[in-house]
Amino acid sequence: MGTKRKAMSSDNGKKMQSDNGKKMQKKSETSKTTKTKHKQSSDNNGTDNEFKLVGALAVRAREASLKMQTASAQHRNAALVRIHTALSRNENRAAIIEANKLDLDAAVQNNLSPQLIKRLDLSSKDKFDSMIQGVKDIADMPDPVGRNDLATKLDDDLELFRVSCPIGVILIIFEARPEVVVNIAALTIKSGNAVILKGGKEAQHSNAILAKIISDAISDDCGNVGKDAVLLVESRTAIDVLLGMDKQIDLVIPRGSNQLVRHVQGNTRIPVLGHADGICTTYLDETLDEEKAIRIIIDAKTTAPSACNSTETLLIHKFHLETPFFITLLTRLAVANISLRIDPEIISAFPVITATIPTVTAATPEDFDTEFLDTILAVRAVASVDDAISHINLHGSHHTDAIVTASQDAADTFLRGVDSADVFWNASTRFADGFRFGFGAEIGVSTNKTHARGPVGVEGLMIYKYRLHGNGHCTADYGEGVGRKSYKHDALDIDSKRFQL
Ligand SMILES: NC(=O)C1=CN([C@@H]2O[C@H](COP(=O)(O)OP(=O)(O)OC[C@H]3O[C@@H](n4cnc5c(N)ncnc54)[C@H](OP(=O)(O)O)[C@@H]3O)[C@@H](O)[C@H]2O)C=CC1
Ligand SMILES: N[C@@H](CCC(=O)OP(=O)(O)O)C(=O)O
Repeated sequence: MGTKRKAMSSDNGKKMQSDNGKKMQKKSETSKTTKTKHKQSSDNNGTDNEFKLVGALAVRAREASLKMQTASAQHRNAALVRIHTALSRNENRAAIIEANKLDLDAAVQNNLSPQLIKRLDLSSKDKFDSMIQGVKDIADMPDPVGRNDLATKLDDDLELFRVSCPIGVILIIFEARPEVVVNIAALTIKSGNAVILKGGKEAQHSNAILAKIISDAISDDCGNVGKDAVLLVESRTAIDVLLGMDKQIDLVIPRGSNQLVRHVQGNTRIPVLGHADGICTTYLDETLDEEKAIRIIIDAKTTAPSACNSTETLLIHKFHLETPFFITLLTRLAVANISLRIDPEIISAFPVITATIPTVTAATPEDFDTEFLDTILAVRAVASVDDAISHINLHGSHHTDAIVTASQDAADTFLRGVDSADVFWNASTRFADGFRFGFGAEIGVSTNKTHARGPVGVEGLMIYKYRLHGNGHCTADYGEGVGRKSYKHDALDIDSKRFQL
């Protein structure tokens, strides 16, 4: 790409010199992996310096997150409004588009695919406007912090509450999609978390300017929301260091390929919320509305072929193979520029397919385990909804899968049986998205089973704490075993907003 990549944006780098940061960094514990890597490169002053700077940056994020624990909703929303205003300013918009152009030019020079260039491109007014509108929408949402969802009277004057709170410092690694910087910054500020961002290298100029504008927009009138609430790193070396900082970072969210998620899981003691690949399937059941089915599969394959929620495999009930609908379906998909890779058994049983659509090729077994990230669709027939479920649970990636059927029973069986974060009935897999779910934006689509699954909005960035309010109560007063005094354990009315600031 020509431009030398740095560990973090220069603006962030300047602030790394804080003495406090250095002191705390000494105390921070690093994992074996990081120590080994550090030792290997100890003869390299540049790398050593990068290690120190990244370590100090994590400490700053921790300090910012501790302050944010007590930031009021008013101050968190004020920060979002200021960010929205800053991103809307003409001069900032121009600077972002200029930086984005550098990334786009490099992408063209490096022969990136049209899909990846589209992902990188911020120049469309609609895309830019919806990116900044998302910040305002999130500011307008109800406050997720301090919500009370359990209230029990253990005894007179002894009351227990479960209250939502931020997780702390979150490290998020994601693909070369610059608007994600803004989406994630908005969601993490709203939820009272500090975040360290690492976007794809192809978007480095766009990411750097967006992160700088966001951080600069946060000012003194944002109370306990500090500028270090949103920090950026730019290299994989920085990620290696941060994965060792389990004292400073509470959660890592790798959003990208399966290899990325596995790499992170294998190299850190920090809890990982994996947002991995999407080998998504759409299953066309025996009874269905044919036109709906065709529209859904074309939408699921062509609206954003490289997106994780795009359909990769089409399963079709074998009943359809001998009907005119099958050829109509395949023809419409081919006309929509979808390359069809069909199970060789179907091709040899129905030579009319290749006679009608010469571009069809025979699928290999691997095609049914592949995320094409392109306008390619693997097609296979199944004998029943149960067979479809078995295929998906074996070959899918537990992201998003859909059934198209007119049968409520078949839909219920599918929606219960498929072990994925999102299971849809008569709808495109592309609906798997935080914005479309009404979360304002998304961190990504979690393929983890704990603690958050599917599109992650602010709710997925919260944990809870138990608050116990007593009046000099001691456990000894209640005794142990036979004869102990029993607790009341009476449910109290839940006032969900009781602890909000
Ligand atoms: N579930 C979800 O929410 C989403 C999933 N995806 C999935 O992401 C994939 C496409 O994105 P793509 O950019 O190709 O994904 P990659 O996994 O190649 O890259 C994503 C990010 O991870 C970084 N990365 C990759 N490997 C490592 C490593 N070993 N150490 C440190 N950092 C690493 C990249 O850094 P670098 O820039 O240095 O390469 C980049 O920042 C698809 O599989 C898609 O389904 C995409 C969006 C959302
Ligand atoms: N969830 C969003 C974005 C999907 C996504 O992240 O796609 P990509 O970066 O192309 O893998 C959507 O449905 O548009």
